[in-house]
Amino acid sequence: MISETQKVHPEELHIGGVSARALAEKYGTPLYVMDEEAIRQRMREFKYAMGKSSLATDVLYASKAFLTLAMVKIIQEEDLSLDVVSGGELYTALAAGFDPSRIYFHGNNKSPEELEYALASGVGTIIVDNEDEVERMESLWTPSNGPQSIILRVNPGIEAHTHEYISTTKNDSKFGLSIFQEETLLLLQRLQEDPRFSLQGIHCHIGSQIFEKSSFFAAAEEMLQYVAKLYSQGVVIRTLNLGGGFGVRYVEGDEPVSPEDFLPELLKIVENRCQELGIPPLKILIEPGRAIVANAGTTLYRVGGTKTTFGGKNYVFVDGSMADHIRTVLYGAEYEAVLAERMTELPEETYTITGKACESGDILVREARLPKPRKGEILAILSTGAYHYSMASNYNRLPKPAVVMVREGKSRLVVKRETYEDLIRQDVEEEYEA
Ligand SMILES: Cc1ncc(COP(=O)(O)O)c(C=O)c1O
Ligand SMILES: N[C@@H](CCCC[NH3+])C(=O)O
Repeated sequence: MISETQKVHPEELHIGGVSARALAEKYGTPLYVMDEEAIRQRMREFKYAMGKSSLATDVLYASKAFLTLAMVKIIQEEDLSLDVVSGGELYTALAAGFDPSRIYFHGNNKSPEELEYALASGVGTIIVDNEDEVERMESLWTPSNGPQSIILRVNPGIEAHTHEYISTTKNDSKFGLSIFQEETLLLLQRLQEDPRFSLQGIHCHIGSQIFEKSSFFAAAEEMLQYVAKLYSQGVVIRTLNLGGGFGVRYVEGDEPVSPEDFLPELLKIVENRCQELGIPPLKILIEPGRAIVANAGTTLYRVGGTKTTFGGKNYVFVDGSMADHIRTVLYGAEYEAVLAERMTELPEETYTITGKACESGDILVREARLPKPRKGEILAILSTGAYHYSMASNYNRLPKPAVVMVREGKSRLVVKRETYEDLIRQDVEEEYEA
């Protein structure tokens, strides 16, 4: 989103009306900057697009993309539900006062402690992954929990085009149970008959950063046919959760689907197919994560210097690393970078942006076209709002950056920068004990 301030000062990067330079000076670098208005805008787009259908719908924000206490408050204010995948995400949501009945608890190997925590907290829906998990829940359930709403995660065997590590419904995926296995039907029948549970429906998530509408349509079609089959076997499905995975634009050439156009089309297909297959209208859930926050985020770094190798490769060194920006190393992801105070200067060279981590593979941006970076100036990597802060590590004992939100020309700190003391806070010096 290009703000008005950006239009007035095109040479200087502004985020939410605040200059990158002012943010770097106030909070230091590396710094994750989240544009609150952009996050809210995306949430509204998704809700509006889903609300156009005559089917009942809900949008669940996938916390794994980016979650802090401040973010939870935004989700609550924008009236979205929440998908959590661990005790830690659940704790964060509850600590911020999120309504537990609107939480969906995911995960392929929830521990007994996590399940107990979810049951005791009144989590609205548990998305069950497998039979072991059902057994764990059976043993933990107490009458005071009441019938626990559940959804079973299934795998419709769709091979969506994305990176192998973020594709989730190939036939050998670790997530969910295949709709092509008899055991899945038997488990659903068992869950439906068990008074401790209230079986709501089934879930699938075909992967992340997906651009083709056809992959989502194919998944919906498989799932609807499966719902029809389940009905014929006496299993009543009321809710169909189609997951997240909506791609975003990181670099030129990325062409994501727009929720406003795509979701009503998807829902119309679902509605028509329900009629054709003789299925009562379903409640449809989606779980966008990346599509809500990716483009709202920018990471600010300071340039330490440049180096041209004997082999002729140009590096620019920044004060962050793969520890705060892992997606390039992990998935070969691509990003755009700019020199925050020289936005309008023409690029001179191609640079590899690298950081401080003691790894040759410590690459943040493989090929960035930039004017020659100067020591001490601010370099910004764009569209880092999803899976950056949430996947950050302390490799090389690097403290994690602070996170700030910006809105209407103002900024607020939402996560403090880690200190060296934070790095040793959990270390203990115990003697060996027998
Ligand atoms: C079950 C589930 N739902 C939702 C998401 C969110 O995906 P995305 O951030 O691509 O929308 C994921 C992550 O891939 C997921 O595993
Ligand atoms: N962490 C991944 C996406 C999440 C996959 C979770 N199922 C990414 O950065 O793209």
